Amino acid sequence: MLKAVNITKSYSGKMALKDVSFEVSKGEIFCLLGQNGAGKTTTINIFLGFIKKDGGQAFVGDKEVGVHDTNTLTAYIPETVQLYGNMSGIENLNFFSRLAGFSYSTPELEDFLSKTGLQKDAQHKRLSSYSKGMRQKVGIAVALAKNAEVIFMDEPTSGLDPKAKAEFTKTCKEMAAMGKVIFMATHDIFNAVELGTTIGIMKEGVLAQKMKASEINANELNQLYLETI
Ligand SMILES: Nc1ncnc2c1ncn2[C@@H]1O[C@H](COP(=O)(O)OP(=O)(O)OP(=O)(O)O)[C@@H](O)[C@H]1O
Repeated sequence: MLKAVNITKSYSGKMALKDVSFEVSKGEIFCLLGQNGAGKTTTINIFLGFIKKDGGQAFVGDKEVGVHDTNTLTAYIPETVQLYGNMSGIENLNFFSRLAGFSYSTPELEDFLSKTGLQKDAQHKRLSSYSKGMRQKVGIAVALAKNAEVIFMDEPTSGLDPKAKAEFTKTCKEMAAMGKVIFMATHDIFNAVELGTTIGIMKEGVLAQKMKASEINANELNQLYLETI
């Protein structure tokens, strides 16, 4: 579903990605670890068509992604989800669904939000009263309402309390069970083991390690991470 083939990218002569290749299948959750500046966000930005790569290929499904391409198969959930504070969760979801060309009834919109674990009584409250985790749930609901097949996330668990993190993990696993691909950049080693199906470690633009999450525990991953970076 997601394929990187020898992707390279440099900024002002400095290499940010060097021959990055990987594949992610339907139902997989790929967690990409790496120090600040390792190239995680650059990888995501190339798949989203936000920036131009220097070489290699990025595929979403059968389609090769070029710069400024809008891909209806993908959704992006940034670290801080940007929504309208003076509108409710339902109104935000309705607005962004319509922007993407989808029109839903109120019960359908409520259903998307409920799937993410957002409580019924919160769904009609203003976004300005939402916590970070609740905003993230609306972002995930937008991805579901858009019918995105691949969901990219940047640092999705940063700043979430343990309960919100557990709810996020549950929602991601449910989305993967629906056949979605989740690709996330994260610093959260423990969450990567718990949530991921595949884990990658990036170092200075190189995908230095890639393993199945089932083959490693959190302590081993922590050790491997420290040895790799
Ligand atoms: N717009 C830009 N202009 C110049 N250099 C950039 C730009 N964006 C990223 N870089 C550089 O590219 C490299 C990779 O950055 P990237 O943001 O992809 O790392 P990251 O792994 O996502 O880091 P973090 O964990 O801090 O988000 C870094 O050296 C960074 O300084």
